[in-house]
Amino acid sequence: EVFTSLSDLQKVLLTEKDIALEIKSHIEMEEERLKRLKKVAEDYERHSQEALSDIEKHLGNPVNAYLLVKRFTIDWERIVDGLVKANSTDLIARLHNRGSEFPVQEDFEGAATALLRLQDTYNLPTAQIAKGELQGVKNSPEMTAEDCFELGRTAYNAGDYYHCILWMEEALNTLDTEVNKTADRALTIDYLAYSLYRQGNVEHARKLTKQLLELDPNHPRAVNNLRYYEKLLETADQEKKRGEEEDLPEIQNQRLLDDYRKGQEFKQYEALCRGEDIIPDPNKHKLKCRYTHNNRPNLLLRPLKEEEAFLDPRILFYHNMLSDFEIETIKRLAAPKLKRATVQNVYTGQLEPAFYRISKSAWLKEDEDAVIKRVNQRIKDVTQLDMTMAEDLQVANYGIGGHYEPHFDFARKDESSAFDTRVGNRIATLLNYMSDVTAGGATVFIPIGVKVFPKKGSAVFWHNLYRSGEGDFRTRHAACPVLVGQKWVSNKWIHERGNELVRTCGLSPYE
Ligand SMILES: O=C(O)CCC(=O)C(=O)O
Ligand SMILES: [Fe+2]
Repeated sequence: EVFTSLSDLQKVLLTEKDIALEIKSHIEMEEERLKRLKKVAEDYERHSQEALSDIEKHLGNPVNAYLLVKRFTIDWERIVDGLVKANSTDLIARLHNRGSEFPVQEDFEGAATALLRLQDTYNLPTAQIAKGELQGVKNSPEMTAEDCFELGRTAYNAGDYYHCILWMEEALNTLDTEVNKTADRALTIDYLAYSLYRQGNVEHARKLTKQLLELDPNHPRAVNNLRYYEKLLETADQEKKRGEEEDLPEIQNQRLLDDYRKGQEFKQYEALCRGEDIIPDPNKHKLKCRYTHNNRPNLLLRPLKEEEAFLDPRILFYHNMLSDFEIETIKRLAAPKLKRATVQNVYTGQLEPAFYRISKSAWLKEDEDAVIKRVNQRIKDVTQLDMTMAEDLQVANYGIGGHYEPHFDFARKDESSAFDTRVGNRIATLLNYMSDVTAGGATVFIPIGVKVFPKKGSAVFWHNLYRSGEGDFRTRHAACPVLVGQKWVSNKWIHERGNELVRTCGLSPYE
């Protein structure tokens, strides 16, 4: 699939350009053909006019008779085969050959779901998205009624009547303004009416179904549905009293959420992504910035700009971690290897793709390029941890609405995916931001209400475990959906083994 990373979607843009060229060259050929066909028609016309002006004289000439017959036999085949039949088989074949580069239905659904996710996370009004305005900036063309309709239909097919209502209403509004209508009003109303019913708005469903029957009196489903809605309304006593002409109650339309998403953590996650302050930091005034070289030779001439983002647990932000050249090299090495990111199933230990983690990632080994070696060394100097058991550098590129919902980087003890004792658990994480993100895409730590906004070349660092090796649940974090722009990160997961003497135990398990 391509929708999970913008890096792969970029290739689709190149395909699009090639296809435009193919189609244009085809049109040129076709125009040439039509020109010749027009000549044939004119020729026939001129000939018949001449002949009809004096039929007998004309046909009395055997050459004319011969030519007339030829026109309908030998010439005819040439005309029909060569000129009348549009020759699109070539084009069709060529376009089919490129089919492997095309996004597929799954990509469309992924992109549609991502757009709906962005709408929810960032509280975006439907009309604003349809106008191509995300966060007050107009960055895409306006959506047509059909674009809205297809988005609504994707939601409908997923049983998501909440978004279906929003987008079918938008499709109808847009249809009103369109000179060349791009969607079918009756079909749009059909979807909207049913979704309204599913969300508990029977009266609205009835009203719309009546409108649908006006447009299409023989609509089979509408006839049955209307009967069904009327019956429902008849049995509900209070509804009976309400005249149909009266104002209808306000439309009820609640987002359909599973139990986790109904809960507090998910609400806090979304609020943090929007940049809201959910928990005031009592130590904010104590946070410091400093230059540091950790007594490492490599850092002496290039001290780090270290900024405290949170004190306990300690979260550090480094302003100058990677150079543009290092970032470009890492991206170039990773691009051909990007694969849909997987997560470990806690029950089976299997790696599998998951809707709550949408990005593509790749692993880069140290010996692949001098830059990787250099970056790994810098991470070692910055974190002052032993890297013998650290994982390879992981590079991730987030696609449309790409995100990673709240999770821990460390393994819980009861997980079958827990790390081998030879490497130990993930003691710390260093996350490099390798692009600026125009809007969205923050890294947020939910229990402590910390939000870190990506800045190209910067990095964030934290310990996932207490000194005792116990998991620090306050480090639960997430990557917010990317609203506008690209998000590239690379991260290093550092493990316990080798760090026993570097980060020694404290007196209590929770320090
Ligand atoms: O991309 C981010 O901001 C965070 C990524 C992350 O948490 C992870 O990959 O484990
Ligand atoms: Fe993480």
